[in-house]
Amino acid sequence: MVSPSPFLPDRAERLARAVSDMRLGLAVAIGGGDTTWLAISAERADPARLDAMTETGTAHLAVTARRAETLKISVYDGDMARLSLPRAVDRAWLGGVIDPANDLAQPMKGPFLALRGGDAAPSRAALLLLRKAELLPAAIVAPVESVPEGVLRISLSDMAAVSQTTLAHVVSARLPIAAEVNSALQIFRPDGLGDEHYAVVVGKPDRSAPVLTRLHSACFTGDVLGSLKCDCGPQLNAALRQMAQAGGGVLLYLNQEGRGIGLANKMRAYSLQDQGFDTVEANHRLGFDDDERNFGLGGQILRQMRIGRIKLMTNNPRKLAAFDAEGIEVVERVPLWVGEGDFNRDYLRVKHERSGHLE
Ligand SMILES: Nc1nc2c(ncn2[C@@H]2O[C@H](COP(=O)(O)OP(=O)(O)OP(=O)(O)O)[C@@H](O)[C@H]2O)c(=O)[nH]1
Ligand SMILES: [Zn+2]
Repeated sequence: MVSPSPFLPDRAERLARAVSDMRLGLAVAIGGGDTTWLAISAERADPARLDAMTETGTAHLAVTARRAETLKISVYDGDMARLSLPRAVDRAWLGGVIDPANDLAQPMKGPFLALRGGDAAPSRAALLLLRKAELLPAAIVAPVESVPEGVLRISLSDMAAVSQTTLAHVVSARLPIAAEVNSALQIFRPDGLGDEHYAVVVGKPDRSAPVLTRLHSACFTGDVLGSLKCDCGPQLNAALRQMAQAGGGVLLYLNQEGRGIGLANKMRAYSLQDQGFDTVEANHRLGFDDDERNFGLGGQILRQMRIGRIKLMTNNPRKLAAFDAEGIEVVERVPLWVGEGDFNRDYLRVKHERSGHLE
């Protein structure tokens, strides 16, 4: 018997490749049902690839239900909608459908013909790949007789690996920081899809008692630039300071910028906020949910650090539930309200009123 080559990618590796191919604007072949489908990012598709996808007349555009609702398109597939695409689709038209930047200036985008029936699973898979690639969730999808040479093939069953990433500790080193000179930074790396995430160990937390912990999500604008539009920078600094004062703590820094939609999409959301939409509405118009983060990663990191009981600094009830689901006991919630100002007052109000953040 010939054993499979050790050089062939496994399911998690195929999935990570599929996401990076989609991010580049390359097509990915998705099989598993009766038919094989080609999928490509609508945002990244270059004119030649777009023409090749649409020339048979069988291509469709898959968008999320959030985007479809904004466009007033019938949703027959639950969390997504498929729109039939004309041959030689006009790129300006396509841009208007997938990107809400001009929704107010050009509210009429249709008419659209939404597809009913048939196999929606490959389109749903394509949208998930695009979310993970931090592109707009809009895919051009078409059935194919044969897969073009050089195009990566995945199967629908590979998609299960999206939620099966495990993180492994890579390195730990001392890192004196302003809040506490006796601190260290640890790096955790995924075995497949996803980014590296960090743990900042402030001081010497007493592991026999619940460890003061903060689960922070990357915010380039707030953490690095001192943006006044959110409260991330002040929360980050306050958490580190409070840990230092308490004698120790752990700040988990998850690289899930923009509540998991990536910095480019977050800036698209900011530009919609400049048009008057709030932070939640902006995400929805782009086709995303309110919050696309995976907080389970925080629990995974703590388990590896052998920390099982924590005092969690947060106002977000979803974080409490996520640690619970990972088997980490949250003994106490420590509220963290800092940094309110003129530019983020509405943002903080929306977090409280629409996203369920606690006092
Ligand atoms: N999509 C989007 N993300 C934003 C926006 N403003 C801040 N973020 C991101 O939101 C994340 C911070 O989340 P928040 O909702 O402020 O707070 P939280 O982490 O859920 O809750 P706390 O633990 O109570 O702070 C960071 O990843 C920011 O980059 C926005 O307007 N749109
Ligand atoms: Zn922020």
